Amino acid sequence: MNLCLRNPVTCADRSSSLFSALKTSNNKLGTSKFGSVSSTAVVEERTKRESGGGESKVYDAIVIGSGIGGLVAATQLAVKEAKVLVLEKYLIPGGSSGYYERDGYTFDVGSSVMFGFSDKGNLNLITQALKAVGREMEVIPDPTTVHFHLPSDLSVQVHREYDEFVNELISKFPHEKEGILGFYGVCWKIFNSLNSLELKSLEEPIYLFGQFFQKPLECLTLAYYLPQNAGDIARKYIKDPQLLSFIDAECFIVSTVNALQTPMINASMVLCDRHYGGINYPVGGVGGIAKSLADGLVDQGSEILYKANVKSIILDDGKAVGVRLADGREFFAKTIISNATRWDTFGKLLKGEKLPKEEENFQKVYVKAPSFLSIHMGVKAEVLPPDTDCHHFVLEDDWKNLEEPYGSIFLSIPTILDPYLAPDGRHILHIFTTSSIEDWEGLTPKEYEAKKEEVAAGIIQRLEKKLFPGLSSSITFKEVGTPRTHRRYLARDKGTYGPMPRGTPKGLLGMPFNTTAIDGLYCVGDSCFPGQGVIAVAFSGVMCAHRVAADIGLERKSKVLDAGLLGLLGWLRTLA
Ligand SMILES: NC(=O)c1ccc[n+]([C@@H]2O[C@H](COP(=O)([O-])OP(=O)(O)OC[C@H]3O[C@@H](n4cnc5c(N)ncnc54)[C@H](O)[C@@H]3O)[C@@H](O)[C@H]2O)c1
Ligand SMILES: CC(C)=CCC/C(C)=C/C=C/C(C)=C/C=C/C(C)=C/C=C/C=C(C)/C=C/C=C(C)/C=C/C=C(\C)CCC=C(C)C
Repeated sequence: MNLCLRNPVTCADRSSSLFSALKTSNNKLGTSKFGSVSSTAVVEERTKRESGGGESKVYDAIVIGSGIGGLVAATQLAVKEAKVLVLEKYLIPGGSSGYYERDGYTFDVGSSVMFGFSDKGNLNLITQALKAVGREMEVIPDPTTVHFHLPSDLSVQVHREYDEFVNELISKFPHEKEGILGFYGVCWKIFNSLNSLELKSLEEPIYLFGQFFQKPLECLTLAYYLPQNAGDIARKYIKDPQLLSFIDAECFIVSTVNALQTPMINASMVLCDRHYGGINYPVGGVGGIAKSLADGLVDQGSEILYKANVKSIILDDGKAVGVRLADGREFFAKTIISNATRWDTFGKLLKGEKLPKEEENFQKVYVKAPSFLSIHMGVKAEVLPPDTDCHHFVLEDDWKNLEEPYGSIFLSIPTILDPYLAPDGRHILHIFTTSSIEDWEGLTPKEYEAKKEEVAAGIIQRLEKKLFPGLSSSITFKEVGTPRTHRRYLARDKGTYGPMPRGTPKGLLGMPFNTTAIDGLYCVGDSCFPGQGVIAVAFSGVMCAHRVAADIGLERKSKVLDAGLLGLLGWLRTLA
């Protein structure tokens, strides 16, 4: 498919930088200072001591990890004039939103479906995060979010235009017209409420009460749906079991659990943003987002260090004051923000410390979501039929396999949108399926390699049968990653992609925000509210930066209201 015919703007001079800096930074967040913090002196003193008394930098915040969650928190703080240091274990930024290059192909590490990347509304958090540091990326609109290939030959394309999508769904389930409009109608009510708010920290009372005052109806709508799940709402409107299974698949692709376990707010966010702002793919690949944020961070006077593997968080009298790297270097700051998962943060970086009650509760309600087996392939272009969609979800015969390991297959072909990611005459296929680390442990290196080949061949054959005859013989490049690969390169315990409810959750009620039981330590990323997904972790970054900024005196804060709200939120979480 010729991209230039579909979208000539993306075919502009590709030799020039893909990412253009905006002339002026349009930062939505203020930069005024409202005071200072008492811990500054302690940290300055400690930093001087550690550096032998010489001149040394005192950071306002150290961010462990440069995933999108960490980078958004860092950049949002940097534009408020905070001095931030990001420490990344790997060679480039981005974590699971990073990229790698092989034989002329540019592969996205994680999935290529980007929400929150449009030019309208309040929920385009990726666009806003880039803009805050003076960056803008050219994007390619995706006409179809995903093409579902489901049991009983149910095929549904999620078109960018909402009406086109619901009409297609209604044509498959005409007897459920009212139910379809009813369920997706509630999603829109929630999405519109979300989209009307200025998004900042829900743990900061001055902001939160301000929003309740300005938008009472919208806030009450969100408060009402906060403890609810999509499957329960769907059942109020829909009776057809196959259609309910379709709603499960809709939720599964973004939460790796069925609709009954997917928070309604999260479901509404993704089921509507794909039609409101649409899914937009960044020219040059997903990796450009993290690169642009990292460049923007440095432009703001903050720093990022690569190959900086944080081994432990340093506590002083119970307060987080610094970090120690694997090579022995130490850095100190007023606040520490961990973009490692909560399991890694409390289980590894604070090893030896007693697990705080709040984290114990979190681990009771949430378990680690499975990791993925992922196959990055280059294929001969002619194997794809004309007008092939960019993203596919395949579940062949039995709905029961939806949540089973290797049961369903995700497939993205980003070269449908940006052909320059692959050599001429080639396409990229990124195939992934859920898989657990237990399946890949205890193998000799030879057994491990053989198993990778065998499992990958099985998945490729399934796609060959369902979608692309001749696929196996058209492969020009193939690299297989397992949960062990995700654990190794993303430093994620068991290679997990975030939390998954142990049972039926109370919507988002049990998800922890950014503050932790350790003074001065914050978490950001997919084990924080609202969970997995690039846009979700971007929101957690925005919330985290706002809360930290208030705590270090860069935003307004009220100690009394803080104590009240944090206590209330802690209590609400115990109800989940
Ligand atoms: N299309 C999509 O929706 C899509 C695509 C890709 C990724 N994602 C989402 O992104 C989410 C993850 O984002 P995130 O920001 O939470 O995390 P992340 O895993 O992407 O990034 C964490 C970063 O921290 C680094 N790190 C971890 N421990 C470290 C240590 N001790 N020292 C130094 N560095 C360390 C890792 O190397 C990594 O770069 C996932 O939930 C996934 O759903 C979504
Ligand atoms: C505080 C309290 C308590 C209360 C109050 C009330 C209120 C005000 C509330 C509010 C709230 C809010 C604001 C919220 C928010 C939320 C949000 C923003 C959310 C978001 C979310 C998102 C998400 C989840 C996303 C996700 C995504 C994902 C994961 C994606 C993925 C993708 C993929 C994987 C793709 C597929 C592929 C193929 C098919 C190939």
